[in-house]
Amino acid sequence: MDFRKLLRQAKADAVHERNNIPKKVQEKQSTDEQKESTAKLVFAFSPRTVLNLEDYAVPSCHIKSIYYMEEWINEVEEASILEHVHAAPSSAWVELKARRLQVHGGLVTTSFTPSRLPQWLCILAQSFVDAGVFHAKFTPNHALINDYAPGEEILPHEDGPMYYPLVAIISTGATGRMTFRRHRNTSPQDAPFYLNLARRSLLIFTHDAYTDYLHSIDNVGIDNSTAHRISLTIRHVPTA
Ligand SMILES: O=C(O)CCC(=O)C(=O)O
Ligand SMILES: [Fe+2]
Repeated sequence: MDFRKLLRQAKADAVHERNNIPKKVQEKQSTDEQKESTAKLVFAFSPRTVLNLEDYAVPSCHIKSIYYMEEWINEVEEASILEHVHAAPSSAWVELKARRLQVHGGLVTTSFTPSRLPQWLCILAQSFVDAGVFHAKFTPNHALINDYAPGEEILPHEDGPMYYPLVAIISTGATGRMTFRRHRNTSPQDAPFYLNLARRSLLIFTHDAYTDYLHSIDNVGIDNSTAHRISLTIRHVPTA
């Protein structure tokens, strides 16, 4: 296996992935119409209390800045998230080659013009501050919702320097597999790290995992289920 070639390809795919989204997303900001579509729904979500992230470091993982929690949300909360995701009009979705996407909080390219998150995503954002995952100064102000049908994926990419380097991902609907592959300071021993993200789980990654690794999602529907995986990627984008 030509590892260098694989890495080069992964990097090219990552750039491709990043560059392709904004063009399609430009006309798809959370408009008032889209916000109204969820405003009338009740969001069933209980407040969170402070957690100790180190308790959730993945034991088998050599990357020290990845944390994973099963059942971060309960079944009622999962159903309520899915109800809000599906209440968005079809115009809120950007159709990509192997998934579809909603962008909330504003378009992130080489610049960022923030727009207010819908109320239910503000509640989720605040829950990460209450849990002590994000400092209040870096309250999440941005959310991507990815919808993967069975067999769909996100190619290896890094989230890049526009975001504060801390990512919270809530998984709903179905399991997917995340892979972390080192792409900076690579050594031959750097095997990819695979992590199945169960529905209702929370994944947090930061530090090295954010800066030195590409991440990707595949294996949605590998169990022959027809369910979609809907993930919420919640982050903070610094403003000026
Ligand atoms: O679906 C996921 O869990 C990952 C999404 C992701 O990497 C991203 O939105 O940047
Ligand atoms: Fe990502």
